[in-house]
Amino acid sequence: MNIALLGYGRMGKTIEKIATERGHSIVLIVDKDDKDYDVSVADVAIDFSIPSAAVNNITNCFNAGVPIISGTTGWLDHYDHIISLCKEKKGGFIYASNYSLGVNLFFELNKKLAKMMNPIEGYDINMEEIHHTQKLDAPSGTAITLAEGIIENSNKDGWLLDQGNEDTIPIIAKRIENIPGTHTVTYTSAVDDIEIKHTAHNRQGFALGAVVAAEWLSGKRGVYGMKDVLGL
Ligand SMILES: NC(=O)C1=CN([C@@H]2O[C@H](COP(=O)(O)OP(=O)(O)OC[C@H]3O[C@@H](n4cnc5c(N)ncnc54)[C@H](OP(=O)(O)O)[C@@H]3O)[C@@H](O)[C@H]2O)C=CC1
Ligand SMILES: O=C(O)C1=N[C@H](C(=O)O)C[C@H](O)C1
Repeated sequence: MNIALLGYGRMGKTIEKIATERGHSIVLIVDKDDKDYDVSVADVAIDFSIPSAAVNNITNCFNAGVPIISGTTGWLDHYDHIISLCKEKKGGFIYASNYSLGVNLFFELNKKLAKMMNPIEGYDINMEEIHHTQKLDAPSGTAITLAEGIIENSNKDGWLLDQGNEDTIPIIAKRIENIPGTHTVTYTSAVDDIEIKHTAHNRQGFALGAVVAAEWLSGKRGVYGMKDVLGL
């Protein structure tokens, strides 16, 4: 498979290594100053760039008829527009806030736990995400997906960064050097805590998941998620 990498930072470089090990070719690398690129040379594109570049990169792929795996976080205010555009252009698209298998299992566990906890009185919920100091967005995309999973399965109706109230989930975002990504959901009562936690040890799980998603999406049209890729 011929792959275009949109974004060649920490994730782009890790994906390059894993994709090459799996027998794929990187035919295009687009970084900060590459504006007029031709993505049609690729079978599939993988975008791990920056929040302000993601929408333009995704749009370029739809216009070129190249399916795209979107890993960049922090651009979701434009998500509905991108989904409409994908349908209009008959594109192929996957966005996941986190491509690692472990986190996608964690997403399912989080939803089940939220459903079980919802009728039980006396517990407050809170969430913490910790990432490296270079991260541009807060809260993390993964924390937002976790919050959405809880909202779907409880009477909470939103989330707030670094604060909360009875109706919302507080997400505390911490930035500590060299942390690839740690997410914790805690239910606290006067007598105990129930806590689920995912700790990424490095970026390889994210990168492998993105390459597996690209293999899966290549040649397809439509909007999918990691649940489709992993059969969860
Ligand atoms: N979904 C998932 O599983 C994961 C998602 N992420 C997300 O992926 C994104 C990238 O993370 P990471 O690799 O750590 O970040 P990096 O900052 O290391 O890499 C981003 C790269 O994109 C480049 N860039 C800037 N503008 C453009 C542009 N217009 N087109 C293409 N590339 C551009 C940057 O260049 P320069 O530095 O010169 O500005 C940089 O090289 C983040 O949004 C992060 O949250 C990260 C890990 C997992
Ligand atoms: O910026 C990162 O590094 C990460 N970003 C994603 C997010 O915002 O959830 C995924 C992972 O946690 C690493």
